Amino acid sequence: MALNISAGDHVLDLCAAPGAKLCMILDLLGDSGSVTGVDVARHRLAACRTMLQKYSLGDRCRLFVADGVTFSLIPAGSCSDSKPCESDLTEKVDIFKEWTSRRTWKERKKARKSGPPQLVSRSQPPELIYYGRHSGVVGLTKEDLYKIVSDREIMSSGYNKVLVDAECTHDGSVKHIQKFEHWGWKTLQRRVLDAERTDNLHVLQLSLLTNGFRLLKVGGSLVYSTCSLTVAQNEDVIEQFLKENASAELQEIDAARSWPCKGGRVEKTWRFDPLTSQTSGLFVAKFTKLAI
Ligand SMILES: C[S@@+](CC[C@H](N)C(=O)[O-])C[C@H]1O[C@@H](n2cnc3c(N)ncnc32)[C@H](O)[C@@H]1O
Repeated sequence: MALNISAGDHVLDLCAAPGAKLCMILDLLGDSGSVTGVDVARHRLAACRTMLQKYSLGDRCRLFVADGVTFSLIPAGSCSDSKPCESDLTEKVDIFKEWTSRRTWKERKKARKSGPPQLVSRSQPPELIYYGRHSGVVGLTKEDLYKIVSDREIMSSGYNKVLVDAECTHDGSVKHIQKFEHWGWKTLQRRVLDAERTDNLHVLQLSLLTNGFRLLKVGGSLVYSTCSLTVAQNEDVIEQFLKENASAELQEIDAARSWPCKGGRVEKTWRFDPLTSQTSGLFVAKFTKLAI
């Protein structure tokens, strides 16, 4: 809702898995535009793919296992010279055809059981694990799809909307805490409170926000959100980001006027908490990219 999705938007969801918001965006988008979902955790993004297929929502979506800090691909087909012309299509044999799963469900289930969940490294190229028929991928060559464009070109060919629903400590997520009944309370330390992980989270959050903003076209909107209540992962991150990015401007979230939430420490940012909103804790900020 904060992103104000409109018909024809090309949307980037930089921390997409397991995909609740991605599915909602696809639903709002209807039969135009596209959604690119990126996540560093293969097993979580695979769950997102399953959901897209189960609910037949993935027609305009493509999913990449990749590090959102370095992901650099613009919407498929939006670069002026990246779409092959008709005569090219007949000659090229390595074009993407309609997506089919190369592995059976049984094989994928076996692979899931075979080892601990893997995260991709920053230097690994993005791995396309799903694309829908109208995602812009069908008909492209690998070269077209993986073409890296300059920051200048991104200004006009980047995404209209970007969501950075960043990795965080989840301390605001009451529902998440309840999951420890199932996971075992002994795992709370490792999953939520591990100092090594939490100490560096704000660096990751700022890097994800910075890269998401880089991939936004001029005039587009980016929403940064977390399910943490800490200032360090919310207001501090966006203040640092604004200091480093002169073309970023905080935007009003019109819908927030009717939301049961309260303003954050920084004007135009919003906080939800169990007392005020009777929801889990959540922080939302919206930026636009100025042409400077
Ligand atoms: C709060 S969850 C996203 C929830 C998702 N937006 C939804 O609505 O279902 C944060 C996600 O960020 C992913 N993540 C962590 N580090 C990342 C990175 N460097 N690049 C991309 N994704 C990352 C995690 O794997 C996790 O799935």
